[in-house]
Amino acid sequence: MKNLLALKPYLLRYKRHLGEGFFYIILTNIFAVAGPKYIGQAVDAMGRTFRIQEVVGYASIYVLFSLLSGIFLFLVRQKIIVTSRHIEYDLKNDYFNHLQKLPRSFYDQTSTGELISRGTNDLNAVRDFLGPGIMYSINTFFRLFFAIIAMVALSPTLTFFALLPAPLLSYSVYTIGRSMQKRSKSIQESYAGITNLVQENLTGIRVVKSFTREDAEVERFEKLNREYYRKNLSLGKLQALFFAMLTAMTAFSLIPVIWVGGRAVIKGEMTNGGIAQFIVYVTMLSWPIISIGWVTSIVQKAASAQARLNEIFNTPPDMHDMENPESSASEKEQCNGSLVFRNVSFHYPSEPGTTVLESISFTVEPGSKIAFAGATGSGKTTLVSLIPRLYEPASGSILFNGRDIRTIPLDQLRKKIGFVPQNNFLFSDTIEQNISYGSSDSDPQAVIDASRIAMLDDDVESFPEQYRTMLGEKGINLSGGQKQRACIARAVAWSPEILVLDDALSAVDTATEARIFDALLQKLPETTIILISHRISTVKNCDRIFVLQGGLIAENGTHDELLRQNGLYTKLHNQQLLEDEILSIA
Ligand SMILES: Nc1ncnc2c1ncn2[C@@H]1O[C@H](COP(=O)(O)OP(=O)(O)OP(=O)(O)O)[C@@H](O)[C@H]1O
Repeated sequence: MKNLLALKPYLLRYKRHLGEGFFYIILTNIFAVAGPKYIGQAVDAMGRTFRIQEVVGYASIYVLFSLLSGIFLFLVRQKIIVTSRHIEYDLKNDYFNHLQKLPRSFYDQTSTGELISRGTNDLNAVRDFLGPGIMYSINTFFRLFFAIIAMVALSPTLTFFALLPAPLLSYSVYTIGRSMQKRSKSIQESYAGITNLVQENLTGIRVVKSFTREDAEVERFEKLNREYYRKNLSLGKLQALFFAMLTAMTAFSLIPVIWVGGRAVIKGEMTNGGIAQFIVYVTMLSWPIISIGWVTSIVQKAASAQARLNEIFNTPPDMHDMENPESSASEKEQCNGSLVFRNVSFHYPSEPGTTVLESISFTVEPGSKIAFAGATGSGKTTLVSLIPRLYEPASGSILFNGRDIRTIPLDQLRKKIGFVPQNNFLFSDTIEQNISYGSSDSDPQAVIDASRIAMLDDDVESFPEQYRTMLGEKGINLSGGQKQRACIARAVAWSPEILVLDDALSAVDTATEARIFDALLQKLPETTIILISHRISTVKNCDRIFVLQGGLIAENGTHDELLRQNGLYTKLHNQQLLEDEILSIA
């Protein structure tokens, strides 16, 4: 239950609306409970000499009170249910906002389907509590309060008999409600599984097709869908039983009232009108009594949904900036684009026992072009991911422009780094919008300039709509190489001080990759460029090349220096020369 306390700020934000809603709840109940008195008086009037005006008079008052009660009930819904929609809107925005701030390590460990399910199903359960949950619980309280006062005024004994089955009724609703809640939780889990499967399947549809796994995927989906269908049916059956049982129990609860009340009428202790009025109260109370159990299960469902949402909300956003930065005077020197790694070690948060980088130290001068080479899995991507603080080193420090990166506000740091990751992403938008994504102003000339630098301009100009060409999902209507160059253009348009290119042109042939990078190195003389590539022909013109092996810097130097060392780099170089020779013979 304490999980629901997280909703307090939202409720306080709308306290005026909620306060008005509560006031209307009191009014609707006063009129609802006052009405049946006139039914009683009309019945008594009919027992005397029948005078139509008298009966019509009572009936009119009853209709008027019912009308007023209805109008105030409408206002209650306007205030409370509408407020719950406002809070749902705020919560959804906050949820999405928070997801944007969560670190990479969080996404490494949480599936997309899970996050979608929490943002939809769980949020709906919380909304049910904020709207119907709050409204029915307060309404039940006042309905019981006013109706019981009116009933006791008529007959305390009859009130006792009328309320006798109430705890049983409430308890049954509560127990069945709990069971329904368990079933709907399991349905939600199935739903999250289906969402995940569909999302993964559609994202990887090309792999599915090329491995002709369509039938197997359909079978996997059918299995999950069957499970989901079976769980829904089982909930449906329970719901059907539940409502049939409620109707029967409400009818049964009238038996003691008619029995004891009828005897009181026969004895002359109560009038016909009195018992009629009483029966109306009992019928009127059946739903509020039932709703005690129902609201309890809504609250429980909301509490567990909110607990799942709190898990996300309580996950701290991206790394915090270090307070009281302590850098030496020389470190504070402003030199744009310089980068220093000092004894940096790292392991992924999900695998604390596996060291991925160990005691990495190097210095990159502003404007210089450096490269990381090395076998697959040697730690190249991991190393460059530490520069924009996608992950935090386990030990050691990284200095950018002479300052420890932990002391630079994250958004400022990332604004200075153009990052082109291995697995790139383009949005379903125009090429122009994709390239200017993230730049503060979308200057068409800047887009064209960036495309020229990334050698994309000729391709785009050959398209009928040029930079206005709409891209399909993830840039589906571009070739692999065009997509990669569009991503490089996007990073270049950002005018970064450091440009990090992680295997950013793997989709083009060796000669084209080398040509594009050589042009990049020349066209951006002031930008520090950090390049990762498996191809020696691409990295060979860099000022310094670092060769990684098992998370350590095994060798470093210029291309010629490394060849003279006759070590790992030379081995890679010879291997690639051999591959090229074989290819040329073939
Ligand atoms: N998100 C992750 N969680 C846990 N381990 C990871 C994660 N990403 C990478 N690793 C592991 O870290 C090691 C280094 O991976 P990394 O991607 O940095 O290598 P790489 O040199 O860039 O490889 P490649 O040339 O194939 O891109 C590998 O053993 C890999 O399995």
